[in-house]
Amino acid sequence: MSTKASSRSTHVEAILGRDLYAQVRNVKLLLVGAGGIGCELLKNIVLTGFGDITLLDLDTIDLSNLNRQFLFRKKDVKQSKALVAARTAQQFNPSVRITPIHANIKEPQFDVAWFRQFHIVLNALDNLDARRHVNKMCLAAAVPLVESGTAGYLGQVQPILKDRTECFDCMPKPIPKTFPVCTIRSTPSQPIHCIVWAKSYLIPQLFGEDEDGGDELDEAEKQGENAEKIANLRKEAQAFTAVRNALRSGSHPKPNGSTTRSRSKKANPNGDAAQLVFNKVFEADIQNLLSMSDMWSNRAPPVPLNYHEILNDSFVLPNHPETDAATSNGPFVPQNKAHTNGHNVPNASSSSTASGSGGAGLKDQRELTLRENLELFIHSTNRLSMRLNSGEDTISFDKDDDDTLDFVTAAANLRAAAYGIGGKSRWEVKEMAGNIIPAIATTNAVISGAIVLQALHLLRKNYGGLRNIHLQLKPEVPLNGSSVGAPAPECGVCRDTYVELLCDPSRVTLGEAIERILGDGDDEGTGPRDVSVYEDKRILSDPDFDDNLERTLESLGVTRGKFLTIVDEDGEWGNVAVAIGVLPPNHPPNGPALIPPFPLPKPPRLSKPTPPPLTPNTPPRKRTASVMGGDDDIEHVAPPPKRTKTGMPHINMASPSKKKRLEDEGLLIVENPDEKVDDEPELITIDD
Ligand SMILES: Nc1ncnc2c1ncn2[C@@H]1O[C@H](COP(=O)(O)OP(=O)(O)OP(=O)(O)O)[C@@H](O)[C@H]1O
Ligand SMILES: [Zn+2]
Repeated sequence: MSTKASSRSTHVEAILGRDLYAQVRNVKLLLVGAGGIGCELLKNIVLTGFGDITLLDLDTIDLSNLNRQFLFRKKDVKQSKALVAARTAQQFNPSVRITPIHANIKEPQFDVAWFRQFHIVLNALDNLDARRHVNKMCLAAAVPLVESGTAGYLGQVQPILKDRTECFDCMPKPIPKTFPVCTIRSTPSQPIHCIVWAKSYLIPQLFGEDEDGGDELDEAEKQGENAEKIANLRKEAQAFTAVRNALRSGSHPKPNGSTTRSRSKKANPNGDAAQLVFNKVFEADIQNLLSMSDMWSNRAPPVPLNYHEILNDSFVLPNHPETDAATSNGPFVPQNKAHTNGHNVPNASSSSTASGSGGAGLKDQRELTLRENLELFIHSTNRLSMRLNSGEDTISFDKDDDDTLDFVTAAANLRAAAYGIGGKSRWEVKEMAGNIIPAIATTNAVISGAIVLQALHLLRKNYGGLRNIHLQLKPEVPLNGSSVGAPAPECGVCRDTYVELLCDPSRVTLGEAIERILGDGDDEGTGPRDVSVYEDKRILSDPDFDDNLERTLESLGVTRGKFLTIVDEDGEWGNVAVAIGVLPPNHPPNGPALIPPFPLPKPPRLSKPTPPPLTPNTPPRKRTASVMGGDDDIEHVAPPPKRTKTGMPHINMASPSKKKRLEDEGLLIVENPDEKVDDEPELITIDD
């Protein structure tokens, strides 16, 4: 060993002790994620001397990562995170082996057999879906996992060991905070409502996939839904189709109905298409809402905006008398600002550009006037229109896409003005629409240190030393370690009995697979019995539904890396989770199409046969504050009820496909503005 290498290891060996250090040198470790926590953690494990590290990340480096992901430099932007992180960290300790993989951990080649090669897995992810996936793979492969997450100043580390500790899914994660759709659609009362409207409703309507919902409406009409409501929805859909077409064709109908053809492929610089959109959503739609007078008996009515009057500074917001300069050039935001600041920014826009370069402070952090917002709306609509005309099929919101961010900023602020709500700067809109909680390098550093300590406990099998670590905003106990809980008896993930089925899914039927896994003996828990079979949340068969039993696994989408879950129909035996793997390389081509698990799975007898066990992936209890969800948390959804045909959509303010999309965005669908929601709807997660 060279002097340099020995001096590098002297201290760590002294700290860990010779035996543990030797063990660490021989460990094969998987690190999933090379972002904020991942970079910090990779540095730690390389310097601790972990001998063989596989680092996996699907992403490339973004400029915005550089402030905290210190293994990356500006020249690395757009390159693979895993590759660059491995290359940089390798220099810290050439004696460790780092294998970078640029891929999604959910890809089929990373099956249970692949996971089994590792002694320990460390998660440094940012989303619930990938975390749940790795949790399940580690349980199936019986590999210990250290899970972690940070959000601002908060952080969490959870060691997970099958049959000893609770798993990531033993407690469900908090559901993202939601708003009733009616609030978003017609009665916004806070800036965030307008931002969500612009981001999740207007952008998809104008720039997303065409979903005119015509078929759904026809069907609903046949089913006898309220004809007037349907006629209104149809009218609305047609109006949107007209503006969508204008944005796409480069041919922009004039508001009076005649059509102009733009000379080049460029969107019309006069903003005809932008004006059409504006007139629809900020004038006609609002006028339409005003005509429903009963909506406004208890709340202040909105004010339709006028395009030309705003542009020529003659527009007055009549419902905001407290700002006498409530014209287009006064701050359109009377509400909170008028009370807190008490002063206007006179004519801030008179010489400024649409991007708001005038005024005090950083340009992104300044609130725009009403006219500036309209100018920004026109410019950004034109830019987006131009992109559609140059071949982009659809455009969706991305906080790092300036065109969509400008559009959301302007549209949200215009809507806020119409409803007498305070506006937001582009900076604030980015934070709120991007659902950004600032990432703090120090939090990642503290959490990464704690991950290594938990990993060392797991390696030494010092299970008494395992702790769930919380970094919290309590000055007296900033870092708290609590004892780890036992697996939740009713957990739909870690209480399953895991086995592996090596097979060629194109040659094995579902029926054959189930038969071979249950076996024909009559041992406790084995043998033929009534079962339902799921793949994730899809039900594939049950005792009354055997249509799929003759189909191949491949035709059912049950392939490498996926799981079948076998649920005892009488609730007498625990679930069996079957990981699908490939046949070994030396398997003869004409050999059997499957190798059943050996020994056959023997799920535990359940103490109480009723109620039946939870269906797969349906964890039972509520987790309190957790930072491990990430920004795309999803609600746990139980498998669909057995073979019930999806009923006809109940016509609400949104068509079913839109409803689904809005629900995916974390919005709660309620029937009408006055409907009470059980859980008082709250804001989406914003750190402010
Ligand atoms: N399914 C997945 N497979 C592989 N890597 C994943 C998967 N899901 C997320 N990741 C990676 O996990 C890392 C999480 O890091 P982090 O939370 O710092 O996010 P980020 O994308 O780097 O930063 P930000 O979201 O703040 O811009 C990211 O690098 C991301 O690419
Ligand atoms: Zn569990």
